[in-house]
Amino acid sequence: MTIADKKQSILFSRELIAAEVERLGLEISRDFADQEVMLIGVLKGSFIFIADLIRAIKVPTVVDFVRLASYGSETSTSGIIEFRKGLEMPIRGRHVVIVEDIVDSGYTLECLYHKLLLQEPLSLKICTLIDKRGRREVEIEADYVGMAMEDGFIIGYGLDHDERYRNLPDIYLVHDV
Ligand SMILES: O=P(O)(O)OC[C@H]1O[C@H](OP(=O)(O)OP(=O)(O)O)[C@H](O)[C@@H]1O
Ligand code: HPA
Ligand SMILES: [Mg+2]
Repeated sequence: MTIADKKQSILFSRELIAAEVERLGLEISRDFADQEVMLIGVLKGSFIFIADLIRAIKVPTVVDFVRLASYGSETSTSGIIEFRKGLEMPIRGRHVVIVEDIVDSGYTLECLYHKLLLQEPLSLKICTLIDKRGRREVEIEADYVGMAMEDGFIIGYGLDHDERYRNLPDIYLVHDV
């Protein structure tokens, strides 16, 4: 049996996702009124979310990406964060918002947050579509959160299992992986 056979229940529908992304865009636009924001997308998982989020933001926005990986084909973190691609733009003196698809153990964000702080942004916030609260292993909180969940592995809307299922328009809870 593959993970596709276990793709049983929609946890977050495309309609709910769209509504939450719109809300997050408005919150960010309100907090940074009359200022320019720099979004930093954490690849690969955030690529669909950030594409929708950036269009829901009404203030001037620039975007850059980093690529971090720690899950591989597993459903829990390896605890080893691989930096595979760095920023192309300087962040010093900018209002920066890190954009994640999910905060799970928190290791990825903790690692990235402190690395970016050293580069002296004017402000540094975190926006995540999903906050998997029950699995946190380090203390890190997002400033902007779409949906919260406790536990379980999810796929779709950018979230993968072993690189597959990122293209699903809804987010599914995968049972018994
Ligand atoms: O809070 P954590 O336990 O660190 O988990 C969250 C991170 O894990 C996933 O990335 P992954 O390593 O799967 O790479 P991907 O984005 O390319 O899928 C996800 O996209 C987050 O970046
Ligand atoms: O539940 C998840 N699904 C996909 N990728 C992830 N990375 C951390 N948690 C998850
Ligand atoms: Mg992944």
